[in-house]
Amino acid sequence: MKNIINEFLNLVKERNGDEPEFLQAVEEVAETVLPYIVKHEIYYGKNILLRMVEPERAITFRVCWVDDSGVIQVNRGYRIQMNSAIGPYKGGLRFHPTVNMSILKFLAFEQVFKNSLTTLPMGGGKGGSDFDPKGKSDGEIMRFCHSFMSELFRHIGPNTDIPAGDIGVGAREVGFLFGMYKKLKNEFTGVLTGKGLSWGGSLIRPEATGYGTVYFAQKMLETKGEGFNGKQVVVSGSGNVAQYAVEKSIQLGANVLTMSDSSGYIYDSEGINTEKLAHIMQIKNVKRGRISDYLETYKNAIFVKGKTPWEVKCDIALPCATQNELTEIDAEILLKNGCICVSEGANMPSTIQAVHVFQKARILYAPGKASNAGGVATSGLEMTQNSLRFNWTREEVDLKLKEIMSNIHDSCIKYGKDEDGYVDYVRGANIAGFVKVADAMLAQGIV
Ligand SMILES: NC(=O)C1=CN([C@@H]2O[C@H](COP(=O)(O)OP(=O)(O)OC[C@H]3O[C@@H](n4cnc5c(N)ncnc54)[C@H](O)[C@@H]3O)[C@@H](O)[C@H]2O)C=CC1
Ligand SMILES: O=C(O)CCC(=O)C(=O)O
Repeated sequence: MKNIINEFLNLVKERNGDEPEFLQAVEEVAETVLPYIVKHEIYYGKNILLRMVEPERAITFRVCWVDDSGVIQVNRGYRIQMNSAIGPYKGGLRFHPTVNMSILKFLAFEQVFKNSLTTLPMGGGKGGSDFDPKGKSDGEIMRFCHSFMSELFRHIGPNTDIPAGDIGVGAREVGFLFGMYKKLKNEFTGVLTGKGLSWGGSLIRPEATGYGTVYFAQKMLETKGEGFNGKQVVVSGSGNVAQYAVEKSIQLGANVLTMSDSSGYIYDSEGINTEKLAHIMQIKNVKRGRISDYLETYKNAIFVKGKTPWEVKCDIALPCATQNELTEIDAEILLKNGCICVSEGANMPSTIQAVHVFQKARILYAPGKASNAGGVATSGLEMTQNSLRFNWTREEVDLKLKEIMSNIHDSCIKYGKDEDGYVDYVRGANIAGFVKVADAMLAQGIV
């Protein structure tokens, strides 16, 4: 089996050698899906995974805009339309200076499996730009978003490709993008998700990724007769996903000790409560400041510069910032400190070596494509509401989100349970996600 996996990975490396994040995402899937393909005749010998690692379409384009001092800036825009076997391309847009083909292809590839797991009819895509929103005025953000959409609009549509937010793209950016799309197409459609409530957005979409990550962790903990109440929780990030993962953890009675950004982490030994979280939301969403600003108000807390929070003793870890933020050494420290559950809010936050450490120790570990799927699932619910020209209540959407997370958990168990009862959520998520897409691809022929 090792030979088959290596042969496949070498082939993918030959074609995508300078794309480390993409190769990492493919390796993690190949390790679990290829053994399944080999055992199932309907998939074997059809190069099905090789077809899935090749984007159906990858678009790059120039984005020119004028900054506040009148200087013309040039950025690069992307949209990777990875797989449309089970529905139109769906996935977020990332605005961050590190954005490149490798990062967007890894995200688009993960998105294919994740969207399949939600059980909703959505293919996978991802896009973005190397534009850095940090320190930009609202006017600059608007001009950039308008310029970005002035090209992207011809490649997307409510039945073709439906972008949404990701790092650096929240409600403000989705608003500017939607405004330009509507002007160019003269159509009011659900072409983007994460929209504002008064113009087609869904209740609970802002909360959905963070809440879903916690709902998934709850399902995992239940299998051991455990829950969030009274547990020590360590969270990384302080953006959209982190904020609502913290909110839900607090609601369930946990004690949240940390949050972070790219400059370091804050540790509040007394716990981040609802009032403190509201303050962090103000710092991050309104003032667009640094996480260390927390210490100006909460002087008991400490700020650890340039480090990630995995050294803090906890029961549950929720990585909610970015890819590869949790290394093999971090994983070992978490285990040594007694951590029993890791539920990923971010996409691929654990290195492949860290994942192997968690699997070897047989703790409850959920890969992002399963545990953070609540965000895109609720985007799917937003699309449904747009099509119905109807809005569900907060309670209705939250209930559907919970059901979807529970179904994803069931799918992971179906395909990931070992004979001794241990659930390998990586194997479960990869195979469950693969089967639905592969079946659709086989039914549609070689296209
Ligand atoms: N927004 C969504 O609905 C979904 C987001 N995700 C993933 O969740 C993660 C966070 O995304 P959002 O919260 O939406 O973005 P955001 O832009 O709201 O927040 C990003 C967070 O990551 C931190 N961050 C960025 N680069 C970092 C670095 N190098 N080191 C440490 N922290 C860093 C930022 O300080 C911030 O706290 C990403 O991996 C994203 O792909 C996954 C599923 C859905
Ligand atoms: O809601 C969406 O379509 C995008 C969510 C996303 O980008 C993700 O799941 O990583």
